[in-house]
Amino acid sequence: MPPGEPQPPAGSVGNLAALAELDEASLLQGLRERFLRQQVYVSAAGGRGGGPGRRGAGLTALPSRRQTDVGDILIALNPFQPLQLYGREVSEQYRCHDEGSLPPHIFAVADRAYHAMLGRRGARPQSQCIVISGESGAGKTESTKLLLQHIMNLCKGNSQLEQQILQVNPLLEAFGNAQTVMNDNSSRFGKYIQLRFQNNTVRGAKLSEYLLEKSRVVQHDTGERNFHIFYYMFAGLSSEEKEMYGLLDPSLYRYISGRFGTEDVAQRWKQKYQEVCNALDMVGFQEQEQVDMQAILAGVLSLGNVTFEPPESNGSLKMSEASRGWLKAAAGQFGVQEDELLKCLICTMSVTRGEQIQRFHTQQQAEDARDSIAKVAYGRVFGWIVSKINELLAENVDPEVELREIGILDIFGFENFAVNRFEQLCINLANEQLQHFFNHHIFQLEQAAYRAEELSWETITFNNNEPILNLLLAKPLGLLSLLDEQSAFPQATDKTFVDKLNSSFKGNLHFQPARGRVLGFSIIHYAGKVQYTADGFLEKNRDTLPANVRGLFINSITPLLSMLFTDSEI
Ligand SMILES: Nc1ncnc2c1ncn2[C@@H]1O[C@H](COP(=O)(O)OP(=O)(O)OP(=O)(O)O)[C@@H](O)[C@H]1O
Repeated sequence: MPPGEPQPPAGSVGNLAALAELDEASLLQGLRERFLRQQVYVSAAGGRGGGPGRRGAGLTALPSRRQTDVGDILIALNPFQPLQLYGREVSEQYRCHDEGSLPPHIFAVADRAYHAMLGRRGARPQSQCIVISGESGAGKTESTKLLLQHIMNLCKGNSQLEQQILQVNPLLEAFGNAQTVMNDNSSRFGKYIQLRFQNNTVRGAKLSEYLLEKSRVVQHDTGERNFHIFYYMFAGLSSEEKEMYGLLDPSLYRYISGRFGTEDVAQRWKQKYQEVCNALDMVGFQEQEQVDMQAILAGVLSLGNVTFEPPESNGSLKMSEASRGWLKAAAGQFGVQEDELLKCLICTMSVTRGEQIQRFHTQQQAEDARDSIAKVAYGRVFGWIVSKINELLAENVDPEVELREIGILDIFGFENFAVNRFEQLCINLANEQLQHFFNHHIFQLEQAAYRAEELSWETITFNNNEPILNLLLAKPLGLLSLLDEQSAFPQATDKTFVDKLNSSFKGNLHFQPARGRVLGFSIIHYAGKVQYTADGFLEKNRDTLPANVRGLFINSITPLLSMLFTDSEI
C-alpha cells in the first residue's frame, strides 16, 4: 500500500498481503472482523501470510507461483454453522474466474489448482498439490470435501466415477472418524487423495491412509467415543441381524462404554448406518463380505469383554462364567475354535530343541493380548476398505495421453490433550514435518524468487523447527531411534526408555524431563510444549501380534478374516 494513501480497515481486506500494517494484532483483528461478518475466507500472499488462525484451516495450492493479488495460502475460519457459500451457483461463479475478481474462497483454491494442472493461461501444465493444515476441529475434512466437490463440478467427465469419488467419504468417516473432545467427527487417520486426470477428465483416484488411531478400538478418554461404525451398527441393524452377530445391549460392551445419547442421536446414527450400507454397495463390496466385516466388528466388541482373574495353582489364568460367554461369542463371530482363541490370550507356545514349551501369561499380558487382537483385526478391516476403494477408483487411462494429478493432503492437526500418548507424538511429528515444509515453501523459496526477480525485500526471519525434527528423527540418537532400540530389548520397559531419553537429551532446548515420579517427558514443539505420558510407548511401537494369532485367523472359517491375515507380513 503506497504511503499517504488512505488505509482500508483491517477487516475489509480479503488478501492479508494488502494490509498496511502486517503484524499479528492487525492480522487477528482483520480475521475477527471478517469472521463476524461471516466472511470466513481470507487469502494470504505467498511470502507474507501466516499459518492457520484459531480453529481455522490453512490451505496451500502448490506449486503455482505467487500472484499479485491472490496468494498461495487461503485461511479458512470454521463458521460452525451452515453458510450459503457452497451451492452450485457459487461453484459456477468460481469456475474459470479471473484470479482476484471474486472474494477468497475454498472453490477459488480448487479452481486455481485445476487450471494450473491443465496449464491454462499460457502456463506449463503441471500436477498440483493442496495441503490442508490446522488443529483438530479446524475444518480440514470439510474443506477437503468442498475442494473435491468443486473439482468434480469443473471436470464433468466420467460422471459415474466422479460420483463414486464423492461417495466414498461416508465410508471412510464411519470407520476412521470418532467423536473427540475437540470435534464430534474427528478424523482419526490421515489421508492423501490423488485425483488423476487426462486433459480435463478425471480418470481415477488413489487414496492413501496414514496412522489410523487403532488404540481407540480398545480405549478412549472420557467424553470421547470409539469409531462411529460401532454405534451406527447398534442403531441400524435389525433385531434379527443383531442376534446373528451375537450383539446384546450396547451398554454391556467395555470398548464402547459411555453415553449412548438421545433418541435423536440414535436416529442420526441409523441414517448414517444406511449411508454406510449404500456406500458399501456402491464401492462393490459383496453381500458376504459385508456380513463378514460386521461379524469381525461384533467379534471385536465381544472379545473386549473377556477379562481374567489371577492364576490357578497350575499357572493358568482364571475366567468368570461371563467372560467364558464373551469368549465363545467372539470365537463364533471370528469363525475360530474357542479354545484356540483362549490359548492365544493366556499363553505363548514356543519350540526349543524340538520340545514344545508353554509359558502362561500374567493377567496383564493376557489382557494386552486381547487388546492387540482387537486392534489388529480392526486395522486390517480399515486397510482392506481403503484398498477396495482404490480398486474401484483405479484409473482407466488412455496410454497415449499424459496423466496429471491434483493431490489433497488432509492429515490430523497438531494435538495437545490433557493426556498425550504415543499416537499424539506421531501426529505431532507429522505436523512438525508439515511445518518444516511450509517454512521452506513460504519463506525460503519465496525469498529465492524475490532474489531471482531482483526485488528488494527485508530478510524475513522465522522459527526454523529443524532442531525439533532432529531431536525426533536423528539416527542413531533421535527419540524414535532410541524407541526402536529399546523396543528390540525384551527386558526394556517404558521406564528404561524414559531414562534413556533423559540421559541422551540432557540440555536439549526442545526436551524436558518429567517432574517428580511421572513416567513421561515434554517436547517443546513449534506449536508449543506438549507433555507426553510414556505409558505404553514400547508396546505400541512394537505393535506385535500375540504368537499364533496369525495362524488362528488364517484358518478362520470366516473367509474375509482368513484373507486379511493370509497376505500379511506380520
Ligand atoms: N465450511 C464449514 N461450514 C460449516 N461448518 C463447518 C465448516 N467447516 C467445518 N465445519 C464444522 O466443524 C466441524 C469440524 O470440522 P472438520 O471435521 O472438517 O475438522 P477437522 O479439521 O477435519 O478436524 P480433525 O482434525 O479432528 O479431523 C464439522 O463437523 C462442521 O460441523
